[in-house]
Amino acid sequence: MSKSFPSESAIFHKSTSEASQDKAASSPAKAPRQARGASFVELGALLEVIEQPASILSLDYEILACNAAYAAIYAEGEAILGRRCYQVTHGYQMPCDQAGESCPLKRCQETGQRQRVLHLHNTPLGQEHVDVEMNPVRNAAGELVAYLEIMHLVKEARASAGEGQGLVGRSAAFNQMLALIRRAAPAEISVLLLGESGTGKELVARAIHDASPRARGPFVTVECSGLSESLFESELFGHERGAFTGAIGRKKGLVEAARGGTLFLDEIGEIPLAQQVKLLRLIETGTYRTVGGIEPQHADFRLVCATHRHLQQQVEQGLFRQDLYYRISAFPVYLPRLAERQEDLALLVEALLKRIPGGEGVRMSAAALACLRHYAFPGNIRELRNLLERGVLLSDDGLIQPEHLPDAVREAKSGSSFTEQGPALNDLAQLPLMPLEELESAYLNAQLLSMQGDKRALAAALGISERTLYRKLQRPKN
Ligand SMILES: Nc1ncnc2c1ncn2[C@@H]1O[C@H](COP(=O)(O)OP(=O)(O)OP(=O)(O)O)[C@@H](O)[C@H]1O
Repeated sequence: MSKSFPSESAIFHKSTSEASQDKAASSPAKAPRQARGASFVELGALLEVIEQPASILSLDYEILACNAAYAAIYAEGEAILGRRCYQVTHGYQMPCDQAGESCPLKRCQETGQRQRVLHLHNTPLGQEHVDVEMNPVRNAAGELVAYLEIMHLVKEARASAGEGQGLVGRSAAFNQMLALIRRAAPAEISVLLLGESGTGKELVARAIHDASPRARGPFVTVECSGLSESLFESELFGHERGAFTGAIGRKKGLVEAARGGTLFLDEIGEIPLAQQVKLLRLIETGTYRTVGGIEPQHADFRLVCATHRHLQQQVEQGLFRQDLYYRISAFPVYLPRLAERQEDLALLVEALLKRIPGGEGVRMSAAALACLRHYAFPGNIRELRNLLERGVLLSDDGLIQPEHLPDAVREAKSGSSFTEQGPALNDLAQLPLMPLEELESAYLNAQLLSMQGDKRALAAALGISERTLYRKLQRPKN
């Protein structure tokens, strides 16, 4: 299929019903053109004032008009007016809610309010995250007549293994987290990232910074677990010359370094109680004093904190100040463990291999991937990355095999039973007896829905080729 940019006539063609409307309105004497009587073709031109891809949808999901940015992403050289939005953006044959996804149009219809939903859309770059904004459009009588849909392309994360170093993921658990990040990033609110080691807290903190109005400012990480009591103040607030023995010059603190940007306090749960009060004062007053300094200094940063600890429990045990906890946890975001993101495993492997020196062009065999699926990954994505680095060095022919994986990972597979990881055998026994081909086809279609129709990812997860998957899916139903 051609990926060339569609011609204007292809984008802005008229549907038959509109053509007759246009005919009636074509004589200015008979039907003066007013905004209310404007054809959807003119609406298409009006949509050009919106920078993002935008379209007007009928109450019945039909694309009535769109701007060039929308066509550039979704048309792929074909006319799209008159088609249904779910066909164009997802390749579905049914509305998103019937395909197991939340449908912003449906929600907009039910609530009468603007809706925003994170979806995975087919784009020229493959499947990508899109923040869909659906606005109700009403006539003079207040009746809902259409929808204005605006697509905010998500830059904070990728749903396919492309270039770059950012967040990658597409599983439900990841998408939930991403939706929260998108909500929090543009505001100044303090975000608290809660997640085990290696779940990507630093990467998420950076994504929040990059999507915030402070993106042009600095992003400063403070590794709180590495700060001794004596270092805490001078590192954070800086010191004046002669403030203590060895302070031979003035030193800028990390708070000053973060001016106009984001201050990321990693492992905030490790800060001793005595230092917590100093941090609290900084956050509450927005001012601080350098060590040995007299004048209060104004701080200007957006705060993002992270911890792998259960901070509320630490508060109950008297190890963490309650007032500080409330200050930093205005917007908590939970980062899922890798084990909760099984669907992302194949995608992460592909993306991380591209980021590892020497990993470009290396692949993982289906058998090795099956081993990973049985492993719990206590070290989460960092452990996966380390394991891939090792695999790249051990494999000679560009294919990582089970023997290139650490023993613990290989043993997880041989030691586990189907009931541990998959559905319980008892549950399977509840299924009605049916021909094996039908069972296979029902299973594949259900998995395909849960993976938002991504056949490539499903084939990789099943360890079969895409062609084989197509064949199995296309098996005639009788
Ligand atoms: N969603 C993701 N997509 C791609 N890479 C990721 C993702 N999440 C984490 N990583 C990678 O995993 C590694 C660990 O991530 P990171 O350092 O952000 O985790 P962390 O939670 O801050 O760990 P710790 O608590 O131990 O400091 C990094 O190499 C990072 O690039």
